[in-house]
Amino acid sequence: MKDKFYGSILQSEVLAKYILETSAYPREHEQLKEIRNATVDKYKFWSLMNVPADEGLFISMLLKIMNAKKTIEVGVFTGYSLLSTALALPDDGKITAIDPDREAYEIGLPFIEKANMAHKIEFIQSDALSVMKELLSTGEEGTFDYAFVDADKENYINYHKQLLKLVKVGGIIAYDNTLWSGTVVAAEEDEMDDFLRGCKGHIIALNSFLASDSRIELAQLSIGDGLTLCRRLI
Ligand SMILES: C[S@@+](CC[C@H](N)C(=O)[O-])C[C@H]1O[C@@H](n2cnc3c(N)ncnc32)[C@H](O)[C@@H]1O
Repeated sequence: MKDKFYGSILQSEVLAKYILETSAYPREHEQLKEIRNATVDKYKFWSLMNVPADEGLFISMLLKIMNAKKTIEVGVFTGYSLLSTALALPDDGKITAIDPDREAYEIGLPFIEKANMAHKIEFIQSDALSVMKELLSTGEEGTFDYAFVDADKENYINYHKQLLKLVKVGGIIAYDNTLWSGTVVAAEEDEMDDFLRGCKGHIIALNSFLASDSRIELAQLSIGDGLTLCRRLI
């Protein structure tokens, strides 16, 4: 697995490195760098789960353009996309961050605190679907500006159904990993690593589902591992 290049949909490793080293790393916030390094130290290969620095910068800019204030994050891990989001929100901004695994979040939390961003985050250690249902039952319908989904791929379509109610009309739902290391078009499953083969079908199903969903405007970006933006229309 180590010889292969994951975390970017670009099939040219040198080009992906060029983007990171030329424009993303020089602009990466100090505490995002610290989260990235701490994640590599702790999780080695699986540090690829952090969104890459160029995607983090894109998310931050998108949120500022949108004037987003209230967001929901599904799949926190060590908090790279979470801190990218927090840094882009105004001081009274709020993120509902959901992940059943608190141990990974604890790795990133000291850096989130050092960046003075912890007050914007409510971390909920739970399964996202139950939290979404709870939020809807407490009247949070149409109150979120933005949702970022980077979690269990088999539930993305279930999350979509709930998030279309939680996110306001005109708001954005972003799904990460929608090109799944390019495997969405790979025929040779035998040569694929297990973790890729396992979720390939879910990602393909999600992409087809979103493409035919008339309730959203859609843009699939080939940044990171593929990022799909859905803007709620109705
Ligand atoms: C790819 S990582 C998230 C990476 C993170 N967005 C970042 O940039 O650092 C996926 C995360 O989804 C979480 N996850 C898995 N099942 C979940 C569920 N049912 N609800 C919420 N999060 C879940 C995992 O615990 C893991 O931390």
